[in-house]
Amino acid sequence: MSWGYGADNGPEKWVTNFPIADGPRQSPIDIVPGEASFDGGLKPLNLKYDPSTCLDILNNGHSFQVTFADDSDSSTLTDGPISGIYRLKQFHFHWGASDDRGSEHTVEGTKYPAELHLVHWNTKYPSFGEAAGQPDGLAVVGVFLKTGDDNPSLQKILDAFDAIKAKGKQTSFPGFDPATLLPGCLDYWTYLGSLTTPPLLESVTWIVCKEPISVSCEQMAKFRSLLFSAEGEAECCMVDNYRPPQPLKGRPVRASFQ
Ligand SMILES: NS(=O)(=O)c1ccc(C(=O)NCc2cccc(O)c2)cc1
Ligand SMILES: [Zn+2]
Repeated sequence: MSWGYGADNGPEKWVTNFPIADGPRQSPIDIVPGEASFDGGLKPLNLKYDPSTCLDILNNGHSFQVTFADDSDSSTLTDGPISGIYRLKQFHFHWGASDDRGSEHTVEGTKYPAELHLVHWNTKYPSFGEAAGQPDGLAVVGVFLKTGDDNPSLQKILDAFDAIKAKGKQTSFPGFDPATLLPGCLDYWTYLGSLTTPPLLESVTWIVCKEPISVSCEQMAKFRSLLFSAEGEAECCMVDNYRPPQPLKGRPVRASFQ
């Protein structure tokens, strides 16, 4: 059985096939603002996204992801805590079965109902797959979702869900601008971590925004209408697809703001 989020194949079991699960720089973590150190040397995030690089939306059986053309520097992350140019590959979310949980990172134990991950790879390497194996290979921007007003940008994504309800379903999704998913304030915490799903590679510079974006309760319910299961299989709702916080193991967490 391959990895997932169930009792038999979930986060507590991943170490069996992926021993790095107990490694020194695993993600997510609980962020404790009072223990983060302000670093005046951290630059503002520079996110430049071209909606024409948006390709399709896919249910991969663990989450859904919106994938981008990454054969040029059209959609990039620069500055912030990183050096060089990182290209946007995809974004996806993690969420809970109810509004009291769902995010991967937590803030002083506070769980949000969902978390957005914008995944970028360092162009000093030839491809995402290569970069994913390097300590400075990836940079993921995390954004918390907090229940409140309806989010019109998110609604465009949710309106595509009927076409990707089951695992393996994919549909074209042109012209979406991921910048519309970013909060107004781009203050962030940053630390060195890993992919939060197998293969759990320790190649991610995490950049977690302090300010959440909004999502309505009805929109959260739509997230939970997706399925982990493929067509023809017993239906299993895609919920609680988050890894809990992992040991910090002495890592510094820096803040871009005071
Ligand atoms: N939740 S996360 O943002 O840490 C995350 C981002 C990307 C991936 C991912 O791309 N997994 C597939 C993969 C990993 C390494 C090399 C590959 O070629 C593919 C997994 C988790
Ligand atoms: Zn993720």
